[in-house]
Amino acid sequence: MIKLNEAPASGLHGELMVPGDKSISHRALMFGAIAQGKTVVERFLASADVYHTMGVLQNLGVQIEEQGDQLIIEGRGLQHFHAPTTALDMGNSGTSTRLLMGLLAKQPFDMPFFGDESLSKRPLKRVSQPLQAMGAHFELTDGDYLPGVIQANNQLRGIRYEMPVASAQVKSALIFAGMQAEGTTTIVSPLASRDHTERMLQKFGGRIDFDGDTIRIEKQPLLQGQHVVVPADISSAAFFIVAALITPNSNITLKGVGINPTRDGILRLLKRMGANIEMVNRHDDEESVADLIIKYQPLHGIEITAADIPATVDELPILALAASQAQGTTTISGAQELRVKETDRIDAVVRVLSQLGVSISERPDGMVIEGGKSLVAHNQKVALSSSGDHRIAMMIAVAALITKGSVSLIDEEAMAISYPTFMADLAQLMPNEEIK
Ligand SMILES: O=C(O)C1=C[C@@H](OP(=O)(O)O)[C@@H](O)[C@H](O)C1
Ligand SMILES: C=C(OP(=O)(O)O)C(=O)O
Repeated sequence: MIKLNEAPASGLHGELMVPGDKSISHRALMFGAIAQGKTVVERFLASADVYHTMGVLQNLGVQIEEQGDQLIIEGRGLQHFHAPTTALDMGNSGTSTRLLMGLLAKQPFDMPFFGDESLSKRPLKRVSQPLQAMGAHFELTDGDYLPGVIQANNQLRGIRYEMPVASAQVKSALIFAGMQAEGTTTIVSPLASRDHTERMLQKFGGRIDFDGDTIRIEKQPLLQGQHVVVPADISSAAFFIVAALITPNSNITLKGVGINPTRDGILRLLKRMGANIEMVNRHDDEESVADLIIKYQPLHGIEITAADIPATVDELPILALAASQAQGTTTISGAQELRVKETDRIDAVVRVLSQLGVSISERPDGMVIEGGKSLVAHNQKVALSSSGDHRIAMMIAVAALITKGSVSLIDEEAMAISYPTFMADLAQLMPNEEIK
């Protein structure tokens, strides 16, 4: 347990480059493993989730070396994995699990796989069902959950699949399988979701047609190893963006943040709430990056609907905190996917913000937040739990910057899933304050 604050913070200042993007780090490892030759991944995210993808690939015989903030991967093509020596450990990571189910859908040996308690409650049928239609075989607990087995299989065929949910994990699993399948795989999504897999496949020399919500892919020739520079993770940056917007006197610069248009929903929504976020030093490569300058600014409530969700899905907990400080009401709907993340994030956000005195109510597919009231620790003192969810843990740490009374976080270790150095980076932006 850590004590987060004594008194409200007096402002965030200075520059920070948050760690590398988690989604892109996972994908760089996977493409590096199946390409021919060496792949170097610069500024990869050294966090628990990414180490699980790395551990699984090493268990399958891929050589991966860590040198400072770089990973060096010796790729050997898709046909050269070895049967694993132990069951594949996916830890807490939905991205590792679902993407690897597609990547490993055509191997000549069985691969048992498992995850932690939270991951074992997250649905996998959304991936196994279309992959089975392509010819893959899985054994899953109750047909939907870990632990399970990715079974030996020697053929995949392309299908046309209309995804019921706009999930980048499902889409990416089908792209990885489509790369190895006979014929064309067509994937149609109800809304566009993050397209890092598509962009990285092209960088590694593959061919894919993608146009918003429809993707077409054929069997791919051998990919070639690449040098990948991972942008700073906008999902991690979001905690500092909101921290600066709600803490009076703040003025910060976040360097080199990934601003891929399928990920930058948080910026668009905060601008709709009245935020002034300046973007400078923009560079466009296969992924676009820019520096973001954020200053404290009063916000107002908005309506967030289904079309807004995919580009900001992981940022909704911290956005709910911003909404609690905005004038007026914010309504979030069409966000039922939050219920099947590391925790039920609708339930977790409503629980935590209610404990801090926010008028917030739960809906089946979102929440309604009445903004404009100060956060107050009940009886001057409150100990909050993230229920083991990294994004909820970081939201609590940001809330504590403006809470009257003392806030403790029971399970701060959850932050290591995506951002092990979060508390140290927050302290760096508050040189005059004491943060544990
Ligand atoms: O593809 C990815 O890297 C991710 C996709 C999203 O999940 P869904 O595909 O379930 O929406 C997101 O919540 C997750 O943190 C990372
Ligand atoms: C949902 C998340 O990740 P994953 O699905 O990979 O566990 C997240 O990082 O917020």
